[in-house]
Amino acid sequence: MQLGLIGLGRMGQIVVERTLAADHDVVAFDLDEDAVATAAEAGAEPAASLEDFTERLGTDKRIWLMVPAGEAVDVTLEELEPYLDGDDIVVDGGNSYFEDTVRRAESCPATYLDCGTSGGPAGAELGFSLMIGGPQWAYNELESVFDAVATGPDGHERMGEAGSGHYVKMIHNGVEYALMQAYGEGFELLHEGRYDLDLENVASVWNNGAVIRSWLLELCEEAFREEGTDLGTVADRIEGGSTGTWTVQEGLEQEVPLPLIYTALSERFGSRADDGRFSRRLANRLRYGFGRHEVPRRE
Ligand SMILES: NC(=O)C1=CN([C@@H]2O[C@H](COP(=O)(O)OP(=O)(O)OC[C@H]3O[C@@H](n4cnc5c(N)ncnc54)[C@H](O)[C@@H]3O)[C@@H](O)[C@H]2O)C=CC1
Ligand SMILES: O=C(CO)[C@H](O)[C@H](O)COP(=O)(O)O
Repeated sequence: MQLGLIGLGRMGQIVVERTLAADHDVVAFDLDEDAVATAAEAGAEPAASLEDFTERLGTDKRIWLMVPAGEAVDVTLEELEPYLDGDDIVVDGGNSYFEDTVRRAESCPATYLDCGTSGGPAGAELGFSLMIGGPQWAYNELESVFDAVATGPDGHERMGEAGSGHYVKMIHNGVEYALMQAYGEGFELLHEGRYDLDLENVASVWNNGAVIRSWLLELCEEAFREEGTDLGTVADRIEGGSTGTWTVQEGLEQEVPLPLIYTALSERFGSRADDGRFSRRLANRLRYGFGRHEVPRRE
């Protein structure tokens, strides 16, 4: 099969390499010429523009988008629109908001598949876990590509109609936030607690047979090995947050309580206060108000 790939960053290059390794042909485009050159070195056919890209694909185009979620997806679809019809298939492999996906699936002239992708750049060798939404015929048509990009045939599934793939991936990310928070709290207590522990050793022994072993825990072990047991210069600041916010919003809409995911998301926002958390400073001052407790003050 010939696959067109748009968006050749951390994730897109892996899709290119794994698709080529499975003996498919790849036409590659990115706004960044260096990224196109890297894909060409891997064996993809480079495209100089989106028009050139669509010409190289001919009829019955199979296109995979791996651009940042949001505006970049809309801009790309808008530019592709004149070249697309219902026999073409567009896969959005990024972390798009599922309601955007439903809207795009309705307006895109091509048949649209949404593909939640999990595994991250570190999953390049193993392959990804793919959660796919959209028409069954299009999923079947691209099955050999999904086999290549995923860990294999068990690494991808059709979840249901348009939007369902990105919906499942959004909630996957909410779970990811909560798991990170749980490991973070446990290791914080171990770090601050009664014993002088080597946290890499703790993570390592937990990863060997413990109930809480996981890939995230292997990444904890790697972090302590590379940064030190006190995490060295790693700052108390967590970026990201969009997928966790959408998950919490959906929990509110569905009236499903998500206290762990909400707390993990709040911790991220809290970590970004430049000057300490205002709420904690006010609580500090209020303890003086009602109890005449001493007020610790900043320098
Ligand atoms: N990095 C990760 O761990 C994961 C990322 N994702 C999702 O995959 C998507 C891509 O992520 P990354 O590869 O990490 O991003 P990235 O920032 O490494 O790469 C994005 C690429 O898209 C290109 N691009 C941006 N706008 C474009 C446009 N209009 N036309 C053509 N190319 C354009 C950029 O030049 C860049 O090469 C995002 O939606 C992200 O949320 C999903 C799972 C894991
Ligand atoms: O989808 C992912 C992992 O599964 C991406 O790494 C995503 O960027 C994580 O979300 P956030 O940036 O909000 O932490």
